[in-house]
Amino acid sequence: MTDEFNTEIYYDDDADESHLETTTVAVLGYGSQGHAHAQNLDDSGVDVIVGLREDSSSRDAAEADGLEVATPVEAASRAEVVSVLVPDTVQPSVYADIESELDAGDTLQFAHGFNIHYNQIQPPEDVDVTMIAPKSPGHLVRRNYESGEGTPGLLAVYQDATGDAKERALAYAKGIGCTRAGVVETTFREETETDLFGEQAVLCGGIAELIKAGYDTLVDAGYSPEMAYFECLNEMKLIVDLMYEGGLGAMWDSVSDTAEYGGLSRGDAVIDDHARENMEEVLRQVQDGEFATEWVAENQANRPTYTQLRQAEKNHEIEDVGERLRALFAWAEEEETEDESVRMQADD
Ligand SMILES: NC(=O)C1=CN([C@@H]2O[C@H](COP(=O)(O)OP(=O)(O)OC[C@H]3O[C@@H](n4cnc5c(N)ncnc54)[C@H](OP(=O)(O)O)[C@@H]3O)[C@@H](O)[C@H]2O)C=CC1
Ligand SMILES: CC[C@](O)(C(C)=O)C(=O)O
Ligand SMILES: [Mg+2]
Ligand SMILES: [Mg+2]
Repeated sequence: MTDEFNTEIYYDDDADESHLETTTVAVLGYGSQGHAHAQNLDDSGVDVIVGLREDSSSRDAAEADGLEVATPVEAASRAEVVSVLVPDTVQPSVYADIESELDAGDTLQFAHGFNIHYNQIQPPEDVDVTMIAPKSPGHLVRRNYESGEGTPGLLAVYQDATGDAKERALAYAKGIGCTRAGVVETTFREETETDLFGEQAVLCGGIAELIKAGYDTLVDAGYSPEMAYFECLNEMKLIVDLMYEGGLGAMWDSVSDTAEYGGLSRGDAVIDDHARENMEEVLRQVQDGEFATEWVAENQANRPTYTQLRQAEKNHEIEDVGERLRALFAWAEEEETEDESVRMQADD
């Protein structure tokens, strides 16, 4: 279906599950996305085999969830669709192991385009190369499927050797529940560059820095850490929930006129022209491959900078204050069970 934006959006009725009927799907990896794709496909009646290394710490979980587990090589050799859901940085080496198991007409399936777009994986010409990228953390892909909802996703076809690549990808999207919510067609390049930009400048990097800067400003001015935590971190969720439900408008409608005037008149003093120029620079590094080159080299060097940055983030005072405050409040207990899996993933 083409919507008013002229983008293709596909729903359940546009996807035909028979394209996976006589197909085995190998899901390589059983982490955030892997466990969700494997279980959702299995519940949708697709034949699934999970590919994990011999000593994998994920093996018990996959088997406990009732799934067959084999090595990545064996799983790929038995499957017609190989879904690569190990971390982006290990995909090239896992791919090197399974490449010889890909037969003509098989599908190599991704949830993010990094390794194809930046040429870290170069598949043979006779296989389909597709992407179904849920726009959500994997644990919500599973949770939304179980609750009967779906998770929006992106579809892209990089290589269509069979002429059937898109139909198979749509069947996969239906199997994991994405067509319930809607699947938008894009390209590997667009998905990769927007995803990297979004997580760096806005969703993960941008918001974490905004929260810490707000917290530090208040604490440095003599306000209590508890007040700073509630104001700058805890309430963020409630504000973002309103945006999620009804855009910025729903948020501005719900807050007081005082907050609305203050926010509208002062927000761009924080995210000013300089911050916007910095965002453009972040995007440039994504677009010209500078970030990708740096990230590949960082991994080859055993992640020295990543380890340092992670530690510094853990050491920020807001993490300690938050841990102690969350333990004291009733809402923490209620949300704990629901969010446990998400946090466990974040801790990995
Ligand atoms: N996280 C997310 O929500 C999102 C991720 N994506 C994309 O999905 C893909 C998967 O990401 P994500 O789910 O975060 O990955 P995870 O980090 O959660 O993957 C962990 C899984 O990969 C396995 N694994 C790790 N290293 C190796 C290795 N060297 N050899 C074999 N298996 C290994 C682990 O098994 P073991 O127990 O053996 O270590 C585990 O089962 C990526 O392309 C990512 O960009 C896309 C959208 C959102
Ligand atoms: C926002 C981070 C993400 O891009 C995602 C969950 O979509 C990721 O790579 O994990
Ligand atoms: Mg993303
Ligand atoms: Mg991402």
